[in-house]
Amino acid sequence: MESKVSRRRLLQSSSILAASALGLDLQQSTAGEKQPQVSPQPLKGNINQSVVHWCFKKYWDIEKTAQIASQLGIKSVELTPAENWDTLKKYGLTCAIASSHGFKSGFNNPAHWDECIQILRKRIDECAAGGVKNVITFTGMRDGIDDETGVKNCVAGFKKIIGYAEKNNVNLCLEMLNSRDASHPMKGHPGYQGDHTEYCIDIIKQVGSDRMKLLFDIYHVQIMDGDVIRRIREHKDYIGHVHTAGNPGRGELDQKQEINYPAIMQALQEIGYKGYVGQEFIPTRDPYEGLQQAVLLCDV
Ligand SMILES: O=C(O)C(=O)CO
Repeated sequence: MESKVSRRRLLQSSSILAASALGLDLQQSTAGEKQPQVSPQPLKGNINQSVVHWCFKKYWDIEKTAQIASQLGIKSVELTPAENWDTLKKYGLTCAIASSHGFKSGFNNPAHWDECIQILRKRIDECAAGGVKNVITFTGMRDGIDDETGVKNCVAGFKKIIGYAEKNNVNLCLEMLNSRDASHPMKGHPGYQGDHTEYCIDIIKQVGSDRMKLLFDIYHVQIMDGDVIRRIREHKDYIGHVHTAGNPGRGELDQKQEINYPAIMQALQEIGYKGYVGQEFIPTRDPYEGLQQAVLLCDV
């Protein structure tokens, strides 16, 4: 993979990996993973980075995640409940995007509207009070609903709540997910209706509000649609949040996967994207090393 990340920074990250392999300058944490004792170099910070807590939860509680995030120059820990936001503030961090209803039951099915709207209203209130700008939302599973009806239902359903989001200056970010990878419950979501970028963009355009945005998950987009940089440029006005992971496998952003992250981060910068990029990969090795590697790679 061709990388625009500077040689020095790659060497820096690979020397940490090498040190880890040799057991040098690394501290064993209570969770068993290793962490460098030296603070990493400050980031350029052109890309606002965030870490998605569910991926690291099995290694680190919220306090530890916040501590590590601030050490790595990450500005947010996301998809974590409002009761954790004070902990984030202690470390000078925000929550880039709040969680809400799950991806299985969403706005494509009117039977789920009441429940989704109730959760979203609560989250919007919490976001407004806590200074959080985005809340996640989903189409839901097909469950026999054809794609055309799915769009109509989503548009009608989102229109019931978007006014409340507008009043509170909170974005609803609709996530596109891949339906191809059936190997693991969090690597892909077979049956998810919003499984193409333009399908979600169509819904967003029809809702017709500046507060209705796309959660552009690079990993999911790569699997279903590809042509990532062109899509980022095409849909620049609708991107509210971004996620990462290596493909295939939803692992680290390393040389074993196919997505050219530095070029994509450059494209985000070029379109003037000011939101956050959430690191959302499932660690397959030392979580700290993987996260640091991802952060350095995306710091263009
Ligand atoms: O990205 C995913 O796979 C999710 O389900 C939610 O962020």
